[in-house]
Amino acid sequence: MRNAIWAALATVQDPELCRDLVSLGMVESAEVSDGVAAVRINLTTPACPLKATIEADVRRAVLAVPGVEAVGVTFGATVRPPARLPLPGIKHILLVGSGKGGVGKSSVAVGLAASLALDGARVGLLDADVYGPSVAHMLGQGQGRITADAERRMQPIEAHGVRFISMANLSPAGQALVWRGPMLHSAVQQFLKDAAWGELDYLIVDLPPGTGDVQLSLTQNVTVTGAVLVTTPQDVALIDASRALDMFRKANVPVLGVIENMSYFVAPDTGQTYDLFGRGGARSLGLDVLGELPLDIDARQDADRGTPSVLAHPQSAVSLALRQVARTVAGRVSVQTLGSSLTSSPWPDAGSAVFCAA
Ligand SMILES: Nc1ncnc2c1ncn2[C@@H]1O[C@H](COP(=O)(O)OP(=O)(O)OP(=O)(O)O)[C@@H](O)[C@H]1O
Repeated sequence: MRNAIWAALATVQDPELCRDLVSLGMVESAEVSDGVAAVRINLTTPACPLKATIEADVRRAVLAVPGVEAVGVTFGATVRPPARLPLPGIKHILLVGSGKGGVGKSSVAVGLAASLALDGARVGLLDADVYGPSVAHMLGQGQGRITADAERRMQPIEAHGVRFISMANLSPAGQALVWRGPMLHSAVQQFLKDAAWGELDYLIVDLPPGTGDVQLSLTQNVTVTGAVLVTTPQDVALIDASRALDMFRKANVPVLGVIENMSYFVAPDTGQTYDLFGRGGARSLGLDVLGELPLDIDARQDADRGTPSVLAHPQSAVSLALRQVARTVAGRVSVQTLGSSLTSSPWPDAGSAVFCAA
C-alpha cells in the first residue's frame, strides 16, 4: 500500500510549479499503518501561498488509495537556493524599489520582511536607503547601534524576527550623510558582503528612491533573484515608477510585480471608500499587481511606534494584503528557482521563470 500512496502522490501537482510533488522532491515521507496514512510535505518556502490547496489535493489523492481510511498531512519547508548563492549563506536577494520617494517603499520592505519571518523564513533586511534610512525606526531600533563580531564583521540587529542593517544605526541621528557615489557604493557593498548575516532564506533590500548609484551598484555586483516595485496610483508616481522599471530591465533584474500602496482609503467613521490617488493606476505599468494596500492610520502609527503593522494589527486590511503579497512573492521566487521550460511566465518581467499553463 505504501507504493500505492507514493504513486497517488505522484499525481498531485504543485499548482505553481506544474510538476508532481514526488518528482519535485517535496514528499519527505509517506507511511501507512492500519489504514491511516501519514504524509509529510517539504514546501519550497514556509510562506507558501498554496499550502491549503496542496494539502487538499494530497488528502484527496491519498484517500483514493484502496485501504486508506484516514490521512494526516504535515508540512516542513526548505527554501530552495538557486544554482549559485548570491552571497555565502544567503539564498535569495530581493530588491524593493520605487521611482518616487515617500510612496511607502520602506513600509512595504519592512512589511514583507516581517511577514516572511512570521511564516517561518529566515529573513534579513538591508536598508540601502542610505540618505533617508527609516527601516531602523520602523522596527523600533532607531537608537540601536551596530556592533562588530569577533571577526570584526558588522553584526545585524534583530527585531521582530528580522535581522537588519541600516545606516541609521551607524551614523549619529539627525546628521546628514554627505557622500559621493563611490563611497555609497562601498558602503552598500560592505553592508552586503562584510556583515555577519548568517544563514538567510531571503535578504530584502530597501533601495533608495530613484535610479542612482546605489541601485546600479547593487544590481551589478550581486545576483538578485527579483525586484518588486512600490508605487502609489497617481500619475506623478507612476512616471517615476516606470523609470525604475526600465532600470531593472536594463540591469536584467526580473521584476516580480508591483505593489500599489495608498491605493484607497476607508473612512473609519463612515466605512466609505475613497480612491484618493486613483486606485488601480499601477496596472498601467504592465506588471502584475501583487497587491493593493489601503491608506491606513494604524499602519502609519505602527511604523512610528516601531512595530510592523502585520504584528501590531494583523487583521487590518493593509496587514492581510501585505501577508498575501509576501506569500505571492515567496511563491514566485520558488517558481523562478525551480521552474524549467514547461511554459512561459504569465507576468511580463519575471525573466526565465515558468508558470503553469492556464
Ligand atoms: N499604506 C499606508 N498607510 C498609511 N501610511 C503609510 C502607508 N504606507 C506608508 N505610510 C507612511 O508614509 C510615510 C512614508 O512611507 P515610507 O517611509 O515607507 O516611504 P518611502 O517610499 O520608503 O519613503 P522614502 O522615499 O523617504 O524612502 C511613512 O510615515 C509611512 O508610515
